[in-house]
Amino acid sequence: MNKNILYGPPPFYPLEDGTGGEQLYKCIANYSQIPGCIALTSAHTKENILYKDLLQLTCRLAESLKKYGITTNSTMAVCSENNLQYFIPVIAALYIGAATAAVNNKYNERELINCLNLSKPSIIFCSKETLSKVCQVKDKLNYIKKIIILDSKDDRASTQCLENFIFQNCDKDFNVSQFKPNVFNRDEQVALILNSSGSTGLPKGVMLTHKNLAVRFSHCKDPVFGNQISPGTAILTVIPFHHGFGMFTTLGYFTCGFQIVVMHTFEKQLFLQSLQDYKVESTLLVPTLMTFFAKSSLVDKYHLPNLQEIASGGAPLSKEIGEAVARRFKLKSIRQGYGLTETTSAILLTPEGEIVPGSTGKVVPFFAAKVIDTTTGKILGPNEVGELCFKGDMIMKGYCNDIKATNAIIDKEGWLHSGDVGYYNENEHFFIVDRL
Ligand SMILES: O=C(O)[C@H]1CSC(c2nc3ccc(N4CCCCCC4)cc3s2)=N1
Repeated sequence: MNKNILYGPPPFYPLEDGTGGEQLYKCIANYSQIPGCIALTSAHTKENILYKDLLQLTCRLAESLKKYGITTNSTMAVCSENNLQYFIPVIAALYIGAATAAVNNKYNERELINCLNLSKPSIIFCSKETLSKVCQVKDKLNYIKKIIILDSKDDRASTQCLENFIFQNCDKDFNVSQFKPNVFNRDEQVALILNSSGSTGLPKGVMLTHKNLAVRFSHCKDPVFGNQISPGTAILTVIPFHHGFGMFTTLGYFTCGFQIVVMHTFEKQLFLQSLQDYKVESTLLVPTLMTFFAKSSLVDKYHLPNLQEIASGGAPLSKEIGEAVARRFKLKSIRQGYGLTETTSAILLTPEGEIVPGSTGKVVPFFAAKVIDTTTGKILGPNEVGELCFKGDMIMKGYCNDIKATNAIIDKEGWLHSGDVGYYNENEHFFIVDRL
């Protein structure tokens, strides 16, 4: 055993059985029993969806999609800004075992076509905002059979809204207690397809499996690497759901029974007012927003006694900015995570109570990490700078229809070569210093 290969600690709870869909169904059904337990709140409209509603909506949509012909071999897509309905098709597809491509809602028509051609979805869930762009694209792509609008109360532009699709396809006497998620091989079944620019060129379709999802759920519930499970805890997020950081933190929050306060665009006053009004305990930011808060005196106008954690991810965070934001919010420190779309979610995370300024954290359970010399391939030791490589059960299944690109980033032994340069110190805390 090479001592310069670092292994994450054992998980706090053993990895749960079942598909990602089965695990989500169990959690949502459980929290739906708690009267008034809120799953999602829009920071913009103040509207809520309770776990009870989320259970009904996701099961009825899954039932409707099965009646419509969606199976474990199907692929769907969501192209929408963050909203209350975003995860209804994502979760329904996970119950069925159909793959969902999460498409950047800011893409223009050409980028949309490039990205959809990777996964070739038969149904696209859009929003009122993306409807016209998605309809234009539908006319050019023969594999798209149906568009469904997530956030409209009625049909528009000869496109059906979610409620009417469910009403039309779900049996009138359908009862949630009859519903059961499908069973399939979680190691192979693709759950989500996300876009990654990878190291070069056009975006690629990253295929992530139900097994990848199950490991992420384990990290979310881990008191050391995730959050304590207490239903009703309020989280505020403005991270795009179509990106790995937003997708897999939010799916994890559902398994913890959290109240997820959702923003689709960052507005500083609304963000701070929401932290205060919903007594938010943890919030996610990306480094660019951290920089804004480091400099903004606006924060001092708000009283935030419940805020225990600000978590940063999606890109490296400088030590100075992290410390400035922690001071501004009167927190001990900022929690950081590092991941790639190709690793589902964070594979380095700040362990609870083990904060090292400037470090992006330690290796998570179910993972191994090594730092290699990019010319010789030699495995390096502590405080030696090289390329970070990772191996573990959240590594993607591969890029859609691109074996060549897959083999270029994952070697024959299953190590993913991140393309990021960094080192770990004598206490196994990692530091990112550059991009190759
Ligand atoms: O940089 C990227 O491409 C994306 C791919 S997925 C990803 C991250 N996912 C996560 C998921 C969680 C976190 N946390 C940071 C702080 C510790 C508590 C858990 C949240 C940080 C990150 S960074 N970064």
